[in-house]
Amino acid sequence: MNYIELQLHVSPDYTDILTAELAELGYESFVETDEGLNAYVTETDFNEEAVQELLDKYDSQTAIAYQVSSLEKRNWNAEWERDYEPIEVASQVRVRASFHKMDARFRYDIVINPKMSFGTGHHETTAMMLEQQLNLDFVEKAVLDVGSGTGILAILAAKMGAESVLAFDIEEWAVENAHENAELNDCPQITVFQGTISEVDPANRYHVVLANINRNVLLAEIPIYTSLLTEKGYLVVSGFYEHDASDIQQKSTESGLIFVNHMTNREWTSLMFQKN
Ligand SMILES: C[S@@+](CC[C@H](N)C(=O)[O-])C[C@H]1O[C@@H](n2cnc3c(N)ncnc32)[C@H](O)[C@@H]1O
Repeated sequence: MNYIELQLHVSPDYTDILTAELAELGYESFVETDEGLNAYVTETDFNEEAVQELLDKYDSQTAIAYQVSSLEKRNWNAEWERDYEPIEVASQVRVRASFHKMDARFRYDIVINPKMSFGTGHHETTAMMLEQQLNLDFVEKAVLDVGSGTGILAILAAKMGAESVLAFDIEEWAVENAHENAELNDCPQITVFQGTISEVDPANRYHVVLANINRNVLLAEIPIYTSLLTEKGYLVVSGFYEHDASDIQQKSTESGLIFVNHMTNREWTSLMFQKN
């Protein structure tokens, strides 16, 4: 499948908000550049009018110029090798690519070759999810990873002792990448499929559900995640802004969950709940 590269020339103050807005329009990966932001979307999901509308929204606040180019299939590994630095979470987790050397000071070494999937730990939401996971007990637990991207959250759960992790994503390339990453990290307990929550057997029960997606999907699906949790099971969510946290919290409480923890990083938020 061919991709479109959208190059935005914009102040660094606006790259986060534009990343979130473009993710809502189906853009799959983002690279911050000296000029601003490059965003990538499949040709089928590209809609120049939607881009124009989005940029018009910010026009009165900042100057934004853009350029669109069509990319033939390219070597995403080479792209990432140029841009990808390892990241560290709470002095316990280090996420690196296979071309970085391992650092034995970290308890959990995660190797992610991201290609086109979201989830290298570089995004605040992923880093917060990983940090929330460090506060949970995964030993012999069953885990569900909704919107698994690279599979990074599933991999940490597996490395922390989970017995089984079911991960899924709507995007084929994400599923392929999560498969590869699960193998690369020697995590045979991870199963990945392409699809949505509706394909998860409602009779299944999970001790932990991880969902780093977005506000709208979470609001629609939190009742389903809750029904899939074991008694005292945990739901950890992210992918939304601080100003949406109250809506997410209200939906979770209505579904029978108890609030446990709140984390914020820049304007992004992650919440943890426990089933009653
Ligand atoms: C913000 S990324 C998170 C990826 C990874 N879990 C992480 O924490 O870095 C959200 C992922 O959810 C997927 N996604 C979006 N809507 C979805 C849905 N309704 N069901 C399953 N996956 C979805 C996207 O394709 C994307 O890979």
